[in-house]
Amino acid sequence: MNVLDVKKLNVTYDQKGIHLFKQTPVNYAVSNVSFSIEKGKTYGLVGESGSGKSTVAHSLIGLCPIASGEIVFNGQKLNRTRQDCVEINKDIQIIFQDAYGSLNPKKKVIDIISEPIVNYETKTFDQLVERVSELLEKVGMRDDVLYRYPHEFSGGERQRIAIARALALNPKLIIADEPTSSLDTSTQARILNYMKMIQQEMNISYLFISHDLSVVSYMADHIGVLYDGQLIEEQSAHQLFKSPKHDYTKTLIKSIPSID
Ligand SMILES: Nc1ncnc2c1ncn2[C@@H]1O[C@H](COP(=O)(O)OP(=O)(O)OP(=O)(O)O)[C@@H](O)[C@H]1O
Repeated sequence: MNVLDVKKLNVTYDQKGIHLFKQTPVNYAVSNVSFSIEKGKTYGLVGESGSGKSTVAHSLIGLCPIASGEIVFNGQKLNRTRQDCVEINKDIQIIFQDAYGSLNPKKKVIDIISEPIVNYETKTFDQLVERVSELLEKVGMRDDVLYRYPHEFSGGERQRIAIARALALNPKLIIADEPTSSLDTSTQARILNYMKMIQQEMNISYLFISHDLSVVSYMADHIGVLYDGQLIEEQSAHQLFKSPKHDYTKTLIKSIPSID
């Protein structure tokens, strides 16, 4: 069963950077992109800077309008109405590269992580503390950080807080847009391992986006290669390395030091 089906997605911008709705496209940021993500699996989207990765991510959560195409979430076509957005905001969460930018610097960890819970559920303060502590535990953090502010943490710890917040509403799909790109290698590995453990425990699906094929291949069951707004190749992670079809994919594979 697929948690997400993206069908012939087109996103365009005009010369001023305004999204176009069903008008003559001036500039395709994403062109005819189709892919699916199975429940509990990871789909990796890899591509160089400007290939359209973030545009795909943003269009899925309603941050950027689509010119044409279909997004089907859990078997239901998203019509992108206000009601749709309320529903998908609960089930689809996003983690950005810049955790510092996505965490409110004026709020304590407990308020940051409990914010989505408070928006959807009625809980006492004690219940919130318990829930937030549980979420922190999933990313290897203790409840002694509850009353600290984002600037008091390292980049890796901030990203773990962002992941804990993304998990708060038991989402079905997490979009991770370059989640470890600004972190050093060992911190990156730690975060990726937490994400894998969380996936096993909660049966969450991931759309894992990165310019780095080695990171994507570590995480993903299936990989799509995005080039100049088009999905030029898509295969299981194993098969992609065994028999890449496109020259660009071959170049990406060759650029990974340990493989070749
Ligand atoms: N607001 C905008 N206005 C105009 N063009 C845009 C806008 N946002 C993105 N684009 C263009 O759309 C294309 C895809 O950009 P996008 O940010 O999705 O790529 P990306 O693969 O995520 O790149 P990066 O890894 O550098 O973030 C690029 O050509 C970019 O210049």
